[in-house]
Amino acid sequence: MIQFSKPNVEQFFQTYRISTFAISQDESRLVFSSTLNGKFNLWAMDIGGETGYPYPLTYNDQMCGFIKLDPQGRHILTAFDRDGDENYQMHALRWNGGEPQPLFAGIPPEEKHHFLHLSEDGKRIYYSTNRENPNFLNSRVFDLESGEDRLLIEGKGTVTVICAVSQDEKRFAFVKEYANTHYVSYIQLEDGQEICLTPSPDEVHTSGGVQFLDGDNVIFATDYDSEFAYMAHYDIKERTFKRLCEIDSETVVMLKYHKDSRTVYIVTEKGVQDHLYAYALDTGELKAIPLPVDILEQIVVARSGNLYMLGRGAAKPYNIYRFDGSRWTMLTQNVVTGLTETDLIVPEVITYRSFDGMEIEALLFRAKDETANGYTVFWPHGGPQAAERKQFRSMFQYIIAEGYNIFCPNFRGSTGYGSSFAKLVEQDWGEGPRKDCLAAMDWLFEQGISSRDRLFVMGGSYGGYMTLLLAGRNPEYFKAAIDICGVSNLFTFYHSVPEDWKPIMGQWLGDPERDRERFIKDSPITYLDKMVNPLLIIQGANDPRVVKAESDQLVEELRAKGRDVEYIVFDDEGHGIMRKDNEKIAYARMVEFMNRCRQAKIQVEK
Ligand SMILES: CC(=O)N[C@@H](C)C(=O)N[C@@H](C)C(=O)O
Repeated sequence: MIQFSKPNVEQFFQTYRISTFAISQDESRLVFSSTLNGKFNLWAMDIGGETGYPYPLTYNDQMCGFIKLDPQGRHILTAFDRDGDENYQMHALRWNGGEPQPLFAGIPPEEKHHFLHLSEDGKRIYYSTNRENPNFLNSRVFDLESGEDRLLIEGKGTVTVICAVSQDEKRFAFVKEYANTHYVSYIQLEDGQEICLTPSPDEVHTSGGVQFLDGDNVIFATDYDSEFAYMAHYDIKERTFKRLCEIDSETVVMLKYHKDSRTVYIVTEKGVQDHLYAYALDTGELKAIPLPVDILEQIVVARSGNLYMLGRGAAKPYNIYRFDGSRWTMLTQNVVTGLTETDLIVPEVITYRSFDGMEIEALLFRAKDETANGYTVFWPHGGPQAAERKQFRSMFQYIIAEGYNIFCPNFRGSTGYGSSFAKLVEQDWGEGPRKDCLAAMDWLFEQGISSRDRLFVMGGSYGGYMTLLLAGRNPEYFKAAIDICGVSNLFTFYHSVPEDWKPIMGQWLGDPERDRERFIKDSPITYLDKMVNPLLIIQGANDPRVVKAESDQLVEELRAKGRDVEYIVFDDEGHGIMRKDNEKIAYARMVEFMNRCRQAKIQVEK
């Protein structure tokens, strides 16, 4: 019997990301955006048989914002940004790929387009843009045949965008966004009249994901008068609102309507996992559909009724699947080369009590006995109104294979635990969530899983912010920290976010004048004197959300004080590390950094 050596770390990087996909009307062709050749490109697969072989459609190495296939198979509509700047701009591609052609001539690099809808005949594309309205956005329709580009809805007062279009294209649903936890959907009628879909636009709630059943009836997801979003129905003729389907302690995050069978596919989120249901509109029957993955990223319902899904699991990389009503077929074969699912680590879902008695859910990935080195990486997630869920991350599997446990708390402010819980981080970025992190660390110590000498903190974006804040305020809890594009200064962050985030900043973060004292207290840069642990900081040069200046200013100040700070900037990345060659560099540096810190004697005053 041949004995094979232990998995090589390279193996963990042989999986690829898939960000979005589309399926042709006859379901013979799948087009998806993936890092199959190391950088994001569009790929196609002919799936008329059971499976196909992926072939490239683009070679521009850029991430795309959406993919729509012309119903007559003439072209592909998509949008590309530039090296992570998130200014996605509309392009068309020949059916068989090649050089992408911009849909609009002579537009500046800072203009961005967000796909909203393609008409049934494929002739008109609806999109929102920052053109002429950087803060609140405008929704427009572009006629692909005549080249006419028409303004439909002008954003006023806050970001306002179309979210659904009726089949005859005479009525639009649009959403006004005030916060991540407060957005309200309306219908605009032929005469310009606007109707709110929920009983009162003045109550703080969310309503979105509108789907037209016909010209007079819509369904949508809302948490109006509820902790968890449910499916509601609005009858435009009768002007009546009705709760249609609620699932206990689960939040409806996606709805897809299949007209012929009058079925609504409902995706819900519950803590660290998603669920899928089929709801029969005529009988009200709700059937759970077992899933091959933990997390659903996208679903598409084909005319035939087949369901296509992009998903991933704790130990399953991104894959696209087809469901024919009875079984799932994995169309892409994205696996970790040479390993099976049992070689990978799935997390335990645990709960702990925080400082005020609040129950917090968390994921604990335990390194295998044969590789465990006794150290734990504490990972506060980004967002902050998001959650760490059972989502495959090659970075996690690599770090665990190197012997580290990983602990991920879904601190107050995380999504998936009700709307009140998600609101707890609003205008409190640094106190409640940080104390939840400290309570989690104490729990890890009490359980004997970790100790102050055997703990690292690492996070990206808000998670990077929390990492830096903990490094500044509670350095005695851990050995060293790794920050990936984290916010270091709430004042500069407030002013440097994308223009269309500015309308929600007050509710989300607060106001730098009104909340000056809190901004100072909650900014990591306030605590330079106490920030004595070794730090590794990683930043994308084109990050539009947490700009490079957030990392630059901190690195400069700490280096002036002679502190141990490693700094890596990727010139071709934005908010996060997407390219495989950069991932390999970054993750190898993280592990080297932690291994170095494990050897070093680090004295932090207790
Ligand atoms: C406005 C908003 O909630 N944006 C988030 C999606 C986001 O990008 N947050 C950053 C700070 C992050 O933590 O990733």
